[in-house]
Amino acid sequence: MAELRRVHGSENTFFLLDQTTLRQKLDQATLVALTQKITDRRFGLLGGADGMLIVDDAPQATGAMTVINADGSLAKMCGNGLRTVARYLSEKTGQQAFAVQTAEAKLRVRHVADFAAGVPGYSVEISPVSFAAAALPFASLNTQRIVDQVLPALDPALHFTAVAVPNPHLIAFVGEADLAGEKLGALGRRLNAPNPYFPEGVNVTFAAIEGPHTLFARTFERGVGFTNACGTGMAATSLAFVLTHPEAAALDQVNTVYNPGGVVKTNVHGSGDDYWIELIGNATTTHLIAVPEAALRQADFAGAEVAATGEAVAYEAYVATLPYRGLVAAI
Ligand SMILES: N[C@H](CCC[C@H](N)C(=O)O)C(=O)O
Repeated sequence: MAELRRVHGSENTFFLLDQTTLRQKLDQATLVALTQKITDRRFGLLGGADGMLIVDDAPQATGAMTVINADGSLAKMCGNGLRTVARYLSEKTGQQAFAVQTAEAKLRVRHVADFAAGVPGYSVEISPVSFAAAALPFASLNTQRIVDQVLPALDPALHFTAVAVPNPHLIAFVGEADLAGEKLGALGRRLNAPNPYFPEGVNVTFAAIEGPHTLFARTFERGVGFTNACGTGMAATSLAFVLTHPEAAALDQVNTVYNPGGVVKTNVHGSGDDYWIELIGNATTTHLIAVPEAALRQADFAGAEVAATGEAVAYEAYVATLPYRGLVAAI
């Protein structure tokens, strides 16, 4: 039998599959087809998910993580997902602090204090960071770097920041009307369809500044659409916050970032364009799933054995205590 987990970070949900537990590993084409089917919000397993996290061996790290979005596109990084992979590998190996190999970097992860009873906490490194147009990529915007800049081709008034961490993010600080309104979805759909500005798509985050070191972030994700939270998006937004709002945020200070699915802490480190961000948040396992390996290969879950862990109840009890709940409805 093959075993999968349904996991989440701030209710950004994924199915996690450890290739090293299979008799025969799945090739990328099979993994992409499996992702598109298992995550489908109508016909997928357990109401679907935002993507898949594929764990495998790594020559110079405790493990490797590959990220596949719900639409089957590969992603360079996933901050919420990396926390759940860090927990999986920590429980598998007994290590509390180690490295995980991702598409472009070996990233440090560590087990930290629980956020609440039954809500495990993990901290992950978000890097490398680049503002270069070629890193996202973006084009046709008459600039090679976008920091706190109006882009009339995209919107007449918003000030945008674009940064790769290393997946691509476009960020704007907005009022609560735009945070919950239609503008984010319209811009997200436009920049993730064929367009001259972000040819490979981009994760778009609108954030409201709720106070010193405090944000509420909402993201339309490349390859997914709206999610309850985007870990790399909240990390990138925290960097933009420090760079563009020095009256409210600073390097090496803890930020609190609320989102429709819960909350994370971030801390921006570095200087002179050599930055990295700590992303600290929950790593929740909601279900354990067992399925014959042949059925897994066919993305056939009719005979799957599914067991709830009970952690969803603990998580919901925790987030019910948070401020800003309902500011933007969870998906
Ligand atoms: N949709 C993203 C990948 C998932 C990122 C997000 N779920 C996170 O937690 O960072 C992309 O294609 O770049």
